[in-house]
Amino acid sequence: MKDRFGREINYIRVSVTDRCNFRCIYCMPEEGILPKDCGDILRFEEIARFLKAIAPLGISAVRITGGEPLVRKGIVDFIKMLRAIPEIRDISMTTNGSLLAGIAEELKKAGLDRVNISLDSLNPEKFQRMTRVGNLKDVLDGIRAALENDLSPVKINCVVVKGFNDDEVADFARLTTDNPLTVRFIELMPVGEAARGKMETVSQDRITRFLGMKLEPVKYEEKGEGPAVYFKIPGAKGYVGFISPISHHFCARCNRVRLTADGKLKPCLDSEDEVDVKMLLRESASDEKLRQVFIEALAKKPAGHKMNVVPFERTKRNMCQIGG
Ligand SMILES: Nc1nc2c(ncn2[C@@H]2O[C@H](COP(=O)(O)OP(=O)(O)OP(=O)(O)O)[C@@H](O)[C@H]2O)c(=O)[nH]1
Ligand SMILES: C[S@@+](CC[C@H](N)C(=O)[O-])C[C@H]1O[C@@H](n2cnc3c(N)ncnc32)[C@H](O)[C@@H]1O
Ligand code: SF4
Ligand code: SF4
Repeated sequence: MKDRFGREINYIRVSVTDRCNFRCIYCMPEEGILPKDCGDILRFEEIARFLKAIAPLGISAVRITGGEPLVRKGIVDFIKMLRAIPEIRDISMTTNGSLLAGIAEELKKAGLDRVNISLDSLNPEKFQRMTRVGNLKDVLDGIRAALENDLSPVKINCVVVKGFNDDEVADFARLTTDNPLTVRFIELMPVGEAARGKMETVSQDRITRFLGMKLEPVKYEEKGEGPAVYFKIPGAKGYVGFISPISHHFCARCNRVRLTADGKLKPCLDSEDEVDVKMLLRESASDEKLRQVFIEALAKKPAGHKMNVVPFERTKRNMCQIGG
């Protein structure tokens, strides 16, 4: 369905937990966040019920995110519940990949179509510095398992942070030469930790200069619902993409809303506006009521973010509580 700016909304990003086994410097405070009590988090049955109710409004793509979605027990059965909703054609997940190797096959069998895996450094020490606790090998094993189990296209999300990993972008891009991977460089957004830590964004133009290689603009032939733009190193097997919310404002093409783990419908990543659907679900609201509330929430969707205007702390939530 269309929002008040005429944008077709067909994609929902569902955060299934605010917990995570990593502490990425731009996403989580070192001490972690105080996780919500179990009772405050939507049960998988509740999320599935909500999605089933709103899918007929035109929601056909669901992305499972977090926190880290693979730390939540029962995720395989949740994917089966989503697969049973006929209107939903694309089920994807954004994950740090560290637990993927052990579960990729089950996820695929349950009906997960594809994964995007976050990876900010190819150097083990630097990787650990950026995630504070992560082990690079686990993520590389996860990427391999995703490819072996055809959770494709497998996309690598690399958030470029000035002074941390901007020297590695060419190494990342070269991964696409011989591997059927899509590597995407993401501009850091001043949200939560990233704003508090005063970390600096590296713009798409600057990343392109650092890459120092020929990139051909291409039509992306793989599945994708997001704002990335895509290129190819001539002759490469994979793609190089950019997600540039700061330098290439893409909100006019926005197609999504978010559901947080604690049951709030969030019409925009960069807004405090939230609509409580947990209460409705627990009061046994009808499907019609859920659809009505979804439509009301959509009416609050802004034209776009204001990160360029107010470049400091954005929302009360950290990114791990929004889902990216
Ligand atoms: N500003 C803004 N950034 C977003 C939005 N959605 C995703 N992003 C950014 O894009 C990054 C990658 O998102 P993913 O979770 O991989 O999902 P996607 O790019 O929508 O997925 P595809 O369907 O594979 O294209 C996130 O980590 C965010 O940094 C959005 O609505 N607004
Ligand atoms: C919040 S994480 C949740 C899913 C999973 N834990 C992961 O890391 O893929 C989703 C995405 O948000 C990105 N992200 C987190 N904070 C960000 C920020 N301030 N700016 C841009 N992207 C950010 C992460 O790099 C990751 O790709
Ligand atoms: S980006 Fe993902 S893996 Fe890193 S701390 Fe945030 S939720 Fe965890
Ligand atoms: S910042 Fe808000 S309006 Fe812009 S693309 Fe993201 S969710 Fe859409």
